[in-house]
Amino acid sequence: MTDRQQLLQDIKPLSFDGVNPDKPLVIAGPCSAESESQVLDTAKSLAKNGIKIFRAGIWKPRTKPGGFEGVGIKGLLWLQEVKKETGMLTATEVANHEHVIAALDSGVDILWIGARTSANPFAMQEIADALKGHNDVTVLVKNPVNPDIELWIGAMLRIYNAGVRRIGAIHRGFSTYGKHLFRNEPQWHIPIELHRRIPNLPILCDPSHMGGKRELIGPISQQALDMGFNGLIIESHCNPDCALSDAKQQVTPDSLNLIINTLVLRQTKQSTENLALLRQHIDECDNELLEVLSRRMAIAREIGQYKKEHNMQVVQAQRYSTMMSQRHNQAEELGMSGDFIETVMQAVHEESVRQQIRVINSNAL
Ligand SMILES: O=C(O)C(=O)C[C@]1(C(=O)O)C=C[C@@H](O)C=C1
Repeated sequence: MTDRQQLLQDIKPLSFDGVNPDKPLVIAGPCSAESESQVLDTAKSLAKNGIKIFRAGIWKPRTKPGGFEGVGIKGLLWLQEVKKETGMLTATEVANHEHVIAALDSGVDILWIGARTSANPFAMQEIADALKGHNDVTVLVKNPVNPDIELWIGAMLRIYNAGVRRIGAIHRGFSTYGKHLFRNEPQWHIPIELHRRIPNLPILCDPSHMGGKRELIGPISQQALDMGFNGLIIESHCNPDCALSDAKQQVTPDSLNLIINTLVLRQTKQSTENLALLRQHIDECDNELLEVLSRRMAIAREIGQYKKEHNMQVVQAQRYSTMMSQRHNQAEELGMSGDFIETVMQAVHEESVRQQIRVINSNAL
């Protein structure tokens, strides 16, 4: 039997007592548990707005040392308090054997595994071994930082092989080098492929980490729902601007409520859904276009610097004219109008010249 078939067989849906199975699952709470009052204030406001599952990071894997690395084990007592006072289910991130045991011992309902951990088969196996005999726990596995679907499936398979059947995937996007619109590139084709291979695997989207900024939470969540994701895990903090981690991507419980209430839930899986998928592909193409353009402008600025140092003119008529006729012909070969591409390239050239002039007029060497 292949790995895929095994995973296909008997993964259970993410159903929880008191949580409406007909609506997308929403898990919300702060990036990090910071203090008992921050945890409880946030949880109570979320519960008041109808959120049933509370998340909070206790152990925080940070990119560099020196950042806030979580409150550790004492945060688990605060999660117990959340359960007692609000009746919410609780979820936290685990990254090793010790975390799993401590979280399970203190009654955490859902464990999630972060992107850096799911990229590491040794860590995944350690977690899977710690989960043996705890078949009723729910485990959500974020995609690995790198866009490798086999690694993602492999991580879930280790959990499955430990006997856990309540497994879900979380799509949080993929790390990239440089500055981009998204903190983590969505690369939606990867969760789409995951769904194609394992149709009964619940997949949630994490718009907070994908977007990296509050404004993107709503649009990304809507896209995810339009694409048939089963739920969302969203960071919410009672005082986001003062958050000790990921402040820019957290929203207050009331803002979250507003976002959730404006999300449109699709009723049918018919032709409009197909359109949503195609629009998604258009969005992906546009994102790529923007990134390519931004790279082109960075090269133009380097040329600008060279021209400054060698006292050259910015506009090079000969090069411009050759480039335009080349692009015209290339466009025709690719089935587009040459005139259309000339219009586009005129605008691109204009911006390139503008950026070079800015470099030339700047005081930096
Ligand atoms: O090739 C150069 O010299 C550039 O500065 C690049 C570039 C371009 O954007 O393509 C910009 C200005 C010139 O008029 C010609 C071309």
